[in-house]
Amino acid sequence: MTHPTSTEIYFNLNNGTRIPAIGLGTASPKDRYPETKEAVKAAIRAGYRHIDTAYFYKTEPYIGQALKELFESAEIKREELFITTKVWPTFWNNPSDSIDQSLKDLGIDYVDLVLQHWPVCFQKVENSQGNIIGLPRDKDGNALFEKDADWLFTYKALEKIYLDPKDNRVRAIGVSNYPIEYLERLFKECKVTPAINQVEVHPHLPQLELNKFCHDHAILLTAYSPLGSDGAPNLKIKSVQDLAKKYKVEPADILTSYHISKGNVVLPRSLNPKRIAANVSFAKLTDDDLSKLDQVGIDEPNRFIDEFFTSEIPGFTGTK
Ligand SMILES: NC(=O)C1=CN([C@@H]2O[C@H](COP(=O)(O)OP(=O)(O)OC[C@H]3O[C@@H](n4cnc5c(N)ncnc54)[C@H](O)[C@@H]3O)[C@@H](O)[C@H]2O)C=CC1
Ligand SMILES: O=C1O[C@H](CO)[C@@H](O)[C@@H]1O
Repeated sequence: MTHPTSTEIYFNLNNGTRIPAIGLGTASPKDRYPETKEAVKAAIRAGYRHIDTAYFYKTEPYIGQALKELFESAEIKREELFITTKVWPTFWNNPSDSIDQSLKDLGIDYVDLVLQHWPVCFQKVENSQGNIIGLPRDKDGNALFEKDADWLFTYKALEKIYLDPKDNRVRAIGVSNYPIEYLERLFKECKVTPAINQVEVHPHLPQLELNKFCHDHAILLTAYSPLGSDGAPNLKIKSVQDLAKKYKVEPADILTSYHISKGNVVLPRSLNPKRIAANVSFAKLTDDDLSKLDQVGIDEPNRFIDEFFTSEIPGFTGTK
């Protein structure tokens, strides 16, 4: 059974730009940040043209080193790549500074997409070295939110940057971890429809209502943690394994094809060059295949990423 690779599939964003269906996730474990450089090079060489990163991951300097080498050796041109970064809630009221830091670390002068990473606002607290603490907590370990701050302020600020004809730093803007309720408020108060809503989606969390809402409003979903995050627990799902046998691909390819077959973007993470290269077989799943995978989450819902600061966001509990 022949399959195109998922690296050959692109989708159209609502602003007329195109996004590669599969991107490399770069939220590397903190003790392995430097390995992200070779992972990005392996991904580009395996045909990936989309890198998903964020100020918060602290891997952007290593991605920047990889890009510098690939550009200098003419293995790839900047315009052939789609690079996404995200603004962390410590920069809720000045995303411009976050974008500048990411561009500096990545060594590029624009990003194809910038997302508001989480719809929350953190206080800006520095550690003894004068660095901003990414996850500020009070003495009881609770998240230090900025009192009376508005989570939509960040998106409104991104909108200003995007609409400014003199500012060429971002080609598209979007959100992440927005539930339907938050998108509904955004539509009432903002002019630019987000190009993307990046959220956790996989068979244990099919997000069917959010997926329909987003597609009905010309927003593409980007699926994060498609494999179930650390340790890839979703590989063990029986219907994933059955479909892998049916289509003669790996279970990881079923987990990525699940999204691409729905017209959504997907971001598998790996630091292993062999796995990175292997994660790109595509199987066009039928509606019946997709329903079987959706049923896993209807029967056994499980959200793997539910940080201590998320309990105020509808759909999250802040317990994982
Ligand atoms: N916007 C947001 O709030 C979030 C965005 N993300 C983005 O999504 C990306 C992917 O999500 P993650 O949670 O990082 O993890 P993931 O769901 O991609 O799983 C990564 C795990 O799968 C393993 N793996 C990868 N390929 C494999 C294979 N072929 N066989 C066996 N194991 C394999 C990796 O070693 C790693 O342990 C992130 O790196 C990041 O870029 C992730 C979490 C939150
Ligand atoms: O993007 C992100 O990745 C981590 C978990 O991997 C999460 O806190 C953040 O949203």
